[in-house]
Amino acid sequence: MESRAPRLTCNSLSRSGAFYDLTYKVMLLGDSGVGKTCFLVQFKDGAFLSGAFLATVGIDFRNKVVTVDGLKVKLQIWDTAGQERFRSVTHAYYRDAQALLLLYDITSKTSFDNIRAWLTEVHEYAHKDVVIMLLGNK
Ligand SMILES: Nc1nc2c(ncn2[C@@H]2O[C@H](COP(=O)(O)OP(=O)(O)OP(=O)(O)O)[C@@H](O)[C@H]2O)c(=O)[nH]1
Repeated sequence: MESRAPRLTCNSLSRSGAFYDLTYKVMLLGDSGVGKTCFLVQFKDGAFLSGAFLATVGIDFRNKVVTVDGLKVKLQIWDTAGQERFRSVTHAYYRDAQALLLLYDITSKTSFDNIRAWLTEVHEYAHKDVVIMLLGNK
């Protein structure tokens, strides 16, 4: 049987009490400091997370329900630590993700050059049909 990217279809109630028709798992990947956590907080809460830079430890997630073509879609967005020492923790989460957002910092050539290494990880650990988007942040 043909292998397909995991896709959960349901009609369920999220913990916040919101109904949704579909749920998708999305992961944010990229070097430490490119702004993954700030990007997610901005998308979820509409606010910029100011203050001192606190690197993500391991992995964390936030849910957001959006409406697409009349369907309520729950996005479960995983914010990963960009630091090398957490890499083995985050690998386990790639397999059942439907989409990966690869972030780099437009003021850091190194973070852009390292996208190649992130793609190597993606090809090793993620599903072959995963949707990948490259995002320049800051
Ligand atoms: N100017 C500017 N600064 C930003 C932006 N996004 C994030 N920053 C700053 O960049 C720093 C790192 O942001 P984070 O979102 O914590 O970075 P991260 O990619 O989650 O880092 P790790 O958790 O270590 O992987 C923080 O000091 C933020 O205030 C942006 O769009 N513009």
